Amino acid sequence: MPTPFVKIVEVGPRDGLQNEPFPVAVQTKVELINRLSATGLKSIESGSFVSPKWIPQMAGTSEVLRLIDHKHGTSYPVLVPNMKGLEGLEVLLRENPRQPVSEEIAIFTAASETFNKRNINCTIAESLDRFVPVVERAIELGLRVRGYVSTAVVCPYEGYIEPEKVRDVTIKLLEMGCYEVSLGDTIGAATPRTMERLLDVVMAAVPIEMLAAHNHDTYAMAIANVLTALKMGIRTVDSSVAGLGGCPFAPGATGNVATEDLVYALREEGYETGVDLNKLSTTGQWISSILGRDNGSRVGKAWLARKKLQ
Ligand SMILES: CC(C)(COP(=O)([O-])OP(=O)([O-])OC[C@H]1O[C@@H](n2cnc3c(N)ncnc32)[C@H](O)[C@@H]1OP(=O)([O-])[O-])[C@@H](O)C(=O)NCCC(=O)NCCSC(=O)C[C@@](C)(O)CC(=O)[O-]
Repeated sequence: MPTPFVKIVEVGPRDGLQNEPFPVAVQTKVELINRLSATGLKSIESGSFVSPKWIPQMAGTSEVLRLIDHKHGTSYPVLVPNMKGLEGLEVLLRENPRQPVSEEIAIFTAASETFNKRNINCTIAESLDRFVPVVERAIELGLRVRGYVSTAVVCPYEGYIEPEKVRDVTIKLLEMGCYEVSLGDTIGAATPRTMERLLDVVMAAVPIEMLAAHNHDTYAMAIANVLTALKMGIRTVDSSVAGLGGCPFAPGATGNVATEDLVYALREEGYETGVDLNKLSTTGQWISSILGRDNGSRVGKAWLARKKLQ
């Protein structure tokens, strides 16, 4: 039987860096993205066209997209919350139509009204209305559109979220034209049981190939949750190098499952990812030291320590 392939969507340069307390230089972001693409990762979320007043860390996304080495076969998605964000990306696309910029955008909403209001300052219904012209225009421009549903299991303000709410928002995003929806356990409070319940309900209405898992690791449950999702048929998983990140509107939440932890778990469990764990661990250690923070990947640290002995 062929080894099952899992696509990893690396979100470190976006989800990871959006929560750093100090500005991260454009050159550092560019180097991070280039290093990540050299590990074999094929989808690297590279920034956001959101309001710099709301998320100052993502200012400079245009510059980042201009400066990175666009590797053939690798996509560099960016978050876009509204038409103004898409117009920011369009400026770049027009600048030099022959130069690659980004092939994909991601729109994002939530299954919890309170979180959505804090995150993008509107109701869920308003956000979905707002996305319709964004998706239409993006598709006209030849961009693929991914959707996110945050607080898919627990909301920091409202508590446990019924999976039916997540299912309904997911269906709307797919009907609008998203090719895939990533289900965000924004505060990393899911467990294999709640993850399974979520997927049972959503998968009953949506083809599994159109879903991705986006698990934060706040309660150290992310690997267990991802493995549960994989057993249920999910084949696209989001992760963040060195476990960077969190969400500015989800107090206390830590970053996504670390990409190093994910790659190690997947290879030991018999999945193929195409990612070089040596290069990845070195990159995770490098960005952690640049940011002056502890490396959030236990696998990354263990892997580098083991390499020193060899
Ligand atoms: C959505 C808005 C813009 C609404 O913000 P708003 O204040 O309601 O928007 P507005 O239309 O009233 O505009 C206010 C100002 O923002 C400007 N503006 C308006 N739009 C843009 C734009 N696109 N780019 C740049 N500027 C923009 C606009 O021009 C205006 O400027 P002013 O006149 O005051 O100078 C705001 O709430 C926002 O930017 N939020 C950012 C949210 C965010 O990035 N959150 C983190 C990412 S989501 C996440 O991490 C979860 C995820 C995806 O990882 C999954 C998971 O883990 O669950």
